[in-house]
Amino acid sequence: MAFVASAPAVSSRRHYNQGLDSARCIVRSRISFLKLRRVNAIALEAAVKEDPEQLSPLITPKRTTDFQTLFRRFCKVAQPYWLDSKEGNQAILRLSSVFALTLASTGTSVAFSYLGRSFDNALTNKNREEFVKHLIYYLGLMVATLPVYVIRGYARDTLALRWRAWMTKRYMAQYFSQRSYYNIQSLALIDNPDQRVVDDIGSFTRTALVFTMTLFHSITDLASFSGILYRIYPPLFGVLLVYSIGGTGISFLLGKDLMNLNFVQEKSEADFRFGMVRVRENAESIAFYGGEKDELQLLLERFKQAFSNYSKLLIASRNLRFFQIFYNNLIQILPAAVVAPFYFAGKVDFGIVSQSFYAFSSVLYDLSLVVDEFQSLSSFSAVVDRLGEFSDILDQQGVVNASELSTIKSIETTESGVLIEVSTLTLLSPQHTLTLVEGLSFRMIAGQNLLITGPSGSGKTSFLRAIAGLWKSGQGTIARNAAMDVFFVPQKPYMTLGTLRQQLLYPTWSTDGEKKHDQESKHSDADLMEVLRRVKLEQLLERSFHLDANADWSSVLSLGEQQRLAFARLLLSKPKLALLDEATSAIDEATEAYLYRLLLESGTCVMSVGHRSTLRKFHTHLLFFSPQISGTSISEWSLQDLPQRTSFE
Ligand SMILES: Nc1ncnc2c1ncn2[C@@H]1O[C@H](COP(=O)(O)OP(=O)(O)OP(=O)(O)O)[C@@H](O)[C@H]1O
Repeated sequence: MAFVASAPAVSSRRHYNQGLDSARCIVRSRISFLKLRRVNAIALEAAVKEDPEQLSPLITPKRTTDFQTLFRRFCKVAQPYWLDSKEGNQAILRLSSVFALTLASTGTSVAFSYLGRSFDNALTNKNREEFVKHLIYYLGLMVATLPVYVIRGYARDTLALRWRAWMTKRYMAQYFSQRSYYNIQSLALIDNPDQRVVDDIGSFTRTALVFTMTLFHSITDLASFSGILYRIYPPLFGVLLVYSIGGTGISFLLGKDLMNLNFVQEKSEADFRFGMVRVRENAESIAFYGGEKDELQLLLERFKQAFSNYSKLLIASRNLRFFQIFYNNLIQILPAAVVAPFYFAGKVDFGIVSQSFYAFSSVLYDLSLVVDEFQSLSSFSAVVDRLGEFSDILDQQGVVNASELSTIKSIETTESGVLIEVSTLTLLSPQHTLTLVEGLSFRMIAGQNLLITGPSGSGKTSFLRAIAGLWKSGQGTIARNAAMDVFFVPQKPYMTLGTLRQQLLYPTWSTDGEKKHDQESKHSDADLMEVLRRVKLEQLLERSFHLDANADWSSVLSLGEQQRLAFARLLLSKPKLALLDEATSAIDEATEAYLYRLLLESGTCVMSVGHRSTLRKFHTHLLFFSPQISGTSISEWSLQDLPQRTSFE
């Protein structure tokens, strides 16, 4: 069966004939894209109305997050480890032991308060015997309870580490599923996802546990010491409540800007770091351009953003600090001021004064957590916000696709011999601003090879993206053979971090490369060396590289060598269909012809994007995308047969 292109039913607009010896030239027809865009707009609007939060990050990334959203995000991020994970039960047991140790530390504090009272009384009564006895008790209790404090901290931090490991794995798995990493990048959904995984998760788990424990400690301290305070002098307890609630309220007022400032700080630090990483990755291009001054300026601008935001953060913290220091210093004299009249009246002894001070400051220390730790609380809420937003975006990947009425359908065909079948395909750019292909229909069967040409920017790579399932905006259907494996080779081959062996086996080395010493390994060392020889890269092994040599391959190899390495990958994986996007653009014509011959002889069919006319002889059909008509978003295409050749010479 020949390469078939079916003409859509609606009227044709413009005929594009290449004038080659084509069997036929099919012209695509026009359909109403205004209608299609309107359908998209209505779909998005409806989805936003139904659940504005679900889609909001796609439309306008907002920055001031209300408390309700923040709380929802906290629960969403924190909950799964404890309730849904396999190690959840064990984690809850560990958490219970940390709670138990915290209770023990509160008990220890109460014991210290009574010992301290007797100690002070012995001192003021000049009772040497009592003094020595209580000194020994004090030292004994200190040594005996030391492990409680140390082990509590250790148990809490190891639990935070386990939680972090679990969350990191989970977020990474989600990030790499449904190509979320690609959608997030190409649609610019959120900033710096890498920082959210690397830094934010660690800081979230650690801080969440520290705050939970401190809160618990505060409550138990409050319960234990308020009784003591109430017994000493009831108004002292009232003073304590008014003081701590008032202090918390004032610090909220003074520090309310801190949360937003912390959010922006996280983002600007991450942007600055990313800029530095890009310089490292593109060092050679920058050096060729001599772009040091521009790079420096750009990076300094990013640093300036981090710097100026941090300056604002320092000012906000300074203002808060005025209040915090005043507040904390007042704790030193407040209980004494309240109890002193009783002491002077001889109603209580000195030990009571010191115990009331100890109890008052213990409870206040915990209750004033919000005041003292407002800075850390606000950066914690920024972390919760960033992680929650990331989690929402990851969860939305499926929802957003499903909510688009005009999504290209990807289906599988089992029809024998059919590799790809494209039906009335209309392809839009992800933001729906461009119509790249309209009404394209054809089927490609085994033995056929398609060359896609056209001017720069006409949509050739985008069409391959649609075939690979990366871009889905538009209409129509792309059916791929269920039993067929497809291999995509971009113009700039991706060189993974790792050994030469891992380059050759990418993207399957994690399953194959690890088994290199195993009998089951699909590719022996001899196979790998042979394929290097076939793509004329045997000199790599001669240049003191061996298969397990590690190098920064994208800088060590020339672009042409990288493209040949990509062909070696192709030859090893032997797919039924290869999508080649200008995959030989940096290779001389003779080597290009040699590589195409190798590939076609291995039984792989190709769908290539390329500008060189020398490529025609390796293809049976030509799909031409013409330039967009200026002032419109309409593109043309034509499809024709190429002369059949019995040999490639
Ligand atoms: N992520 C994107 N979002 C919006 N538009 C995009 C995106 N990527 C590409 N485009 C636009 O889509 C159009 C087609 O791009 P494409 O890369 O498919 O062109 P091409 O024909 O392969 O060009 P070339 O021959 O230069 O590689 C271009 O106008 C491009 O600017």
